[in-house]
Amino acid sequence: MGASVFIDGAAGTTGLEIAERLAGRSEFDLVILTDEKRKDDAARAEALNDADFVILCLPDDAAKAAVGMIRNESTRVIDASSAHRVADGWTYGFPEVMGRETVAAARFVSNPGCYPTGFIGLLAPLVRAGLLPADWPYVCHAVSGYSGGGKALIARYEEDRDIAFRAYGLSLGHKHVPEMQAHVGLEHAPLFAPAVVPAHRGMLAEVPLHLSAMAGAGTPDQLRAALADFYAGSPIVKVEADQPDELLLRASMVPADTLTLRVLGSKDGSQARLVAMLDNLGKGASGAAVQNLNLMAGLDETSGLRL
Ligand SMILES: NC(=O)C1=CN([C@@H]2O[C@H](COP(=O)(O)OP(=O)(O)OC[C@H]3O[C@@H](n4cnc5c(N)ncnc54)[C@H](OP(=O)(O)O)[C@@H]3O)[C@@H](O)[C@H]2O)C=CC1
Ligand SMILES: CC(=O)N[C@@H](CCC(=O)OP(=O)(O)O)C(=O)O
Repeated sequence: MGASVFIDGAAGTTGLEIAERLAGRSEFDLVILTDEKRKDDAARAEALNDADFVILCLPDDAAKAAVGMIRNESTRVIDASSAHRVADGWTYGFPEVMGRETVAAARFVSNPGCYPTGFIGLLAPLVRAGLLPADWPYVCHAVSGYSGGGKALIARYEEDRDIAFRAYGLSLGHKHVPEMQAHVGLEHAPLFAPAVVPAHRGMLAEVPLHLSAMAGAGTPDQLRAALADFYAGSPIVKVEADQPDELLLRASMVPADTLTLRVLGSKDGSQARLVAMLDNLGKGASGAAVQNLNLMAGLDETSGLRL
């Protein structure tokens, strides 16, 4: 018998994709409540306390309540919501950046947000290496497929096919900003400008840089080499050396659990655009949850992933 894994919120967008990735795997016994029981707190509390692993795919408030229902010292938790990403006692579930051993040993793991996966994946190694300053006021532009907003945004986009581009987060208080700042170790909160395009899945997050105005910053080639070195050997995070003049998100994108990073530099090296591409439901959510589960269960981190 494998370790039991209860997905709380298995009928939602992230939960469904996690269940797909775990289906047929003999290392785990998947526990999913029926439609009648999935919001029944007594049934949920029993499942939460019986499981070896729980994956929370719920809105923030429900995720916090679910953690409060765990009355034992043994159930290990992966929370896909943004409720615990900068909370004490929680490990940030970005194994490549926080350390695979750290995630593997943790009891409470908070999955990164989809946009922060791109932003932190690009910036954390470079700030740590001293090639980018921690005290710079960084900006991040990003676009996401509409599945990033869960069932409600999917329904909105499927009903209104006329939305060509949706800029949002315009009041500058997006919930991802605290984790972006904390896990890169930045002095200032980054200015985050997200948008949604009419594609089901896919994400591009970009950090434009005036390198020549940043004291001590590396050249584009140094930044790219440092990222390639940091992620060398990762089966999930790829650093590309090409310099394309355009990058496309395809509406027909198939699910993928990879994260692809690029440093695109101007000819004179004075400017760069750091660009991350991923599947918001892959390395941005469900793929990351399964990667973390694999590590916590002592398995190969890529088992069941779409690479
Ligand atoms: N979509 C994405 O790309 C990403 C999502 N996340 C995070 O993952 C979490 C889930 O998001 P997502 O799957 O997109 O959202 P969805 O809205 O698609 O799914 C959420 C699910 O939780 C269920 N639910 C809500 N409240 C309760 C409750 N009290 N008890 C039991 N079930 C409940 C909902 O039920 P019902 O079906 O009845 O509405 C729904 O099935 C969120 O915190 C989100 O922020 C993180 C990274 C990326
Ligand atoms: C397109 C869209 O709406 N995206 C979501 C973020 C998706 C994600 O990363 O989920 P968390 O809620 O777990 O952080 C948003 O901007 O709120």
